[in-house]
Amino acid sequence: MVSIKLDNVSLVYKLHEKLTLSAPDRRVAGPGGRIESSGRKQFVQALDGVSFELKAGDRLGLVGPNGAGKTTLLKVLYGIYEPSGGSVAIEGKVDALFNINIGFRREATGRRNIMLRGLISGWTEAEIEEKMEDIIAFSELGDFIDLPFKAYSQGMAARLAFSAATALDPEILLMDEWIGAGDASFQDKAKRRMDELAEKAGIIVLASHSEALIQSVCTKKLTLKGGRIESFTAEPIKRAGKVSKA
Ligand SMILES: Nc1ncnc2c1ncn2[C@@H]1O[C@H](COP(=O)(O)OP(=O)(O)OP(=O)(O)O)[C@@H](O)[C@H]1O
Repeated sequence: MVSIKLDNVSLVYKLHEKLTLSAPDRRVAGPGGRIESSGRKQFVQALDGVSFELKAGDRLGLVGPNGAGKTTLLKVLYGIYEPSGGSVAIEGKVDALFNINIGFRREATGRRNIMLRGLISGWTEAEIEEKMEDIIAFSELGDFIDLPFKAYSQGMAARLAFSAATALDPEILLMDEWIGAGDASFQDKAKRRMDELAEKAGIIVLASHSEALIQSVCTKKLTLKGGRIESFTAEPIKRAGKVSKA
């Protein structure tokens, strides 16, 4: 059964050189986590006491101001960072679309990049080959699929990344603000696919500054501020542009 459970998770970034922008006593509160120091080292407390649970079919919108900890939380869920404290328990195969350019080789064609990405996500060559034509068709990249990735626009890169990541049936899909790069027709298509994915009892976590996007894609909302949970709407939020049952 697909699930995510975080219990009192904290994440501290360690910086080895002291920041020189301002002396600690003159530092003013701004966006982001807490800056702390010890000797020559400085730390940013990016997540602090974060606990929540998600189950199959949940679509969580992750919101909060710049530096609130949204991307850090996605990276903890993806396993890029070990939490500094607390525990993370995840059941299910996770795929992520944070920065659409990450994980793509600039010199390789779109087709080759689909293969490489699939292999990194743990799929076999045969499994990827089987899905290849569907992925290409969904992306609508046409002949561009055989051109190097560096020749793609941002929106084309988003199409490739989204098509590849979702065609391989991830059970848990983590996403950042990538969707804005796709044009309106692709965004509609992408939303429909996310609905299908959630209906297959997957989990989606989408970090965004767009309230409209969160409203149309998500069923729950977690608001972070300074690395802490400000609110967690555990009851389904009202979805605008509803495509299917939550
Ligand atoms: N590699 C890093 N090293 C040190 N501090 C970092 C690093 N990455 C992020 N931070 C700090 O962690 C805090 C949370 O950053 P994060 O990128 O998770 O925020 P966010 O909510 O995604 O912000 P935004 O909306 O601006 O993308 C911020 O205070 C940021 O300065």
